[in-house]
Amino acid sequence: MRPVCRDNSTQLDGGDMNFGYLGVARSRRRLIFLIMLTGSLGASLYALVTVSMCCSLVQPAPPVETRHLSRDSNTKYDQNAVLDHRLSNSQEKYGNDNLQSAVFTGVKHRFSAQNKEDIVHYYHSEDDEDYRENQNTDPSGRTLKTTKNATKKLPSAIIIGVKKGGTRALLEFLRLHPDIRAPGPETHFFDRNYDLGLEWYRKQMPATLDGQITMEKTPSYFITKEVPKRIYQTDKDMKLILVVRDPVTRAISDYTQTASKHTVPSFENFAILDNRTGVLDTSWSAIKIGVYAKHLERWLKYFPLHQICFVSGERLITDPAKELAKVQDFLGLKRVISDKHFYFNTTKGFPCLKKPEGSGNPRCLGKTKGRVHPAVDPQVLKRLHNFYRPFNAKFYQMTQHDFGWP
Ligand SMILES: Nc1ncnc2c1ncn2[C@@H]1O[C@H](COP(=O)(O)OS(=O)(=O)O)[C@@H](OP(=O)(O)O)[C@H]1O
Repeated sequence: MRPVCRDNSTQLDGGDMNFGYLGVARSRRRLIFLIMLTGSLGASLYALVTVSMCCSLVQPAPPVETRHLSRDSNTKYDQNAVLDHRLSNSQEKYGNDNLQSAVFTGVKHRFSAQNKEDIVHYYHSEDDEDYRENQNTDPSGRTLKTTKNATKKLPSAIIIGVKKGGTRALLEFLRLHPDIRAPGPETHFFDRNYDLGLEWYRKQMPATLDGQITMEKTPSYFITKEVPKRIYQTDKDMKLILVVRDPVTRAISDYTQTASKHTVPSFENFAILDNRTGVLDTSWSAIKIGVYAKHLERWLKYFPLHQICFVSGERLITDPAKELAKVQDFLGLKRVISDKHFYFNTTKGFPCLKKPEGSGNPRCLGKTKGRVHPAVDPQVLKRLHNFYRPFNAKFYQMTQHDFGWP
């Protein structure tokens, strides 16, 4: 039986939502019903939009990034603590404009598009400290020795993105599994280092025993045009894992990272092309990366949907064990990583790894993960949400999964 990556709670009815190339048959009756439904929905929507525009009834979406956290009281992991912390954290973050001006004393002149890209592309992926601190131990505290029978192998699974989605957290959590081995650094083989050849790539991997899975993570793969074909040509059976997060929060996270290294103009300055009209600069890479449906289309030309496991970046925070169960199933592994490995660290505001029995320390990701985001003008947030909404809807259809972003 083919291993699956499935989360039934938010599964969409594929029959109604699929695109043609996903190849799901539709019955005629269903089609007629759909047309009628779409018609009446469309009419209601039109009426609503008209009324909203005339009477300014549409309120800006509250700038709280965690409105869609699930509260599943059955899990041992304390999601209420997550929710409470992140809501109060959001109030702190978004309720205090002084915080923004204190941290982001940005240059006031407009940057050209070219400069903006230079600034945002300055960094590769800056999560080095999370593996540097732990180079000689895996997350469960075991010392990493090269065993006699272990050999370096090419990966059979890759976390392909998305940048700032939670890729480091996922990899560090997966490394708890005794049957998973992964290099700490991002190899960037399929985008920047392809010319170095497969032997170079293999050498970047840790040695594994038979039956162990080699994997790596390089979040820029997801958006790099050449990568799907290159991976396909290397191994058409490669298992792909994609962590996605509300594209608006993702863009702010991306910006926050840049702003932590440089004095830059405000997020709004980058995001808005024309202050008078409020038109978004959709050519800004921080915005472009979040158009997941477009990037995914390229991958689906080479890989069937069932070969890609979609992980919710939000759920990875609110219920890490559940997302990890899904990925372990997808990789065909026994479910070893569970609730008992995590605790919610209220200071950091994120799940961290518990102290393993015997040795090791409790461990949170480093300070480059889980940064405080700047307050963003609610009008700009609203524009961004509106911009992404149709792309998100398309992404939900393509993946047959509703991620619940506003
Ligand atoms: N457990 C845990 N601890 C800390 N941070 C966590 C965790 N789970 C998910 N996240 C979110 O991961 C975001 C960083 O994403 P990535 O690791 O993909 O970033 S990178 O592209 O590799 O730089 C990071 O984004 P920011 O909050 O903007 O810093 C976090 O929101």
